Amino acid sequence: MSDPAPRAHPGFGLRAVSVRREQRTVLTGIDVELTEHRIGVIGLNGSGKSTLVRLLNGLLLPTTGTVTWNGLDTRREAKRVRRAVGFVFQNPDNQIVMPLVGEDVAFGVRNLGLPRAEVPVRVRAALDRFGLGDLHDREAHTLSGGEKQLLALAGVLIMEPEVVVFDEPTTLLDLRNVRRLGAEIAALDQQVIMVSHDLDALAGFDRVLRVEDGRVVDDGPADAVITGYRRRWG
Ligand SMILES: Nc1ncnc2c1ncn2[C@@H]1O[C@H](COP(=O)(O)OP(=O)(O)OP(=O)(O)O)[C@@H](O)[C@H]1O
Repeated sequence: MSDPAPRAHPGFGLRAVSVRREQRTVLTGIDVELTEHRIGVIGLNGSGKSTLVRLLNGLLLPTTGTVTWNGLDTRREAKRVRRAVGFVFQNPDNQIVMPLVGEDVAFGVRNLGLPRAEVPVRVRAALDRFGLGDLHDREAHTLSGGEKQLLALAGVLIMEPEVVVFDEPTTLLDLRNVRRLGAEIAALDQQVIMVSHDLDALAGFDRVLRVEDGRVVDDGPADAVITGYRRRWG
């Protein structure tokens, strides 16, 4: 049997993008279309990976050039882009906003205009999905780092975004949860863009970009780009 047709998404367009922060150019000459189903971003510490993915939902605006999702400019259509593009931060403390676990996951969905009774049902399902069901009434700040990371992910996925951007989602996770997250990501219908130092986690991705000194220096199938990176720095 032949492979299923690769899934394409509306995707992102980055045109002539540069980012300057505090007088330094941290990204430059970025011209890419990102439409594949699962795209990884790799590179050394400080190369510009987080900066690149923060552009995708308008968390950060380019200093020059344009960033669009589905044709919507992140500068002019910030609200619509942010609603469509979920972002899972490297540090979950940046993302957890309510005192109790259940309240935190419910926070975003309360504003979606769902029938009132549906919110707790969705919250339970989102927590159960990541093995956090027993923690519903816990104070979020008492969770372990890994539990917080899964909570942050549950809080993003419950919003049913059209794209999920992950910035190093596995740094706090143990082996079992790395596997759990990998399986969740593999099963997502949404487009996934993921920054990771865990190169094994990106095997099987449709495309990988390698960033070095603020530029995309390699871009292609996961195997080839990861092999090139290992050769260069491994
Ligand atoms: N707000 C800021 N002000 C000044 N410099 C910044 C700012 N944010 C990022 N930088 C710099 O931009 C460069 C790229 O940072 P970025 O976080 O994108 O790297 P990264 O590839 O994600 O690194 P890591 O793998 O260590 O997470 C770094 O040199 C960083 O110090």
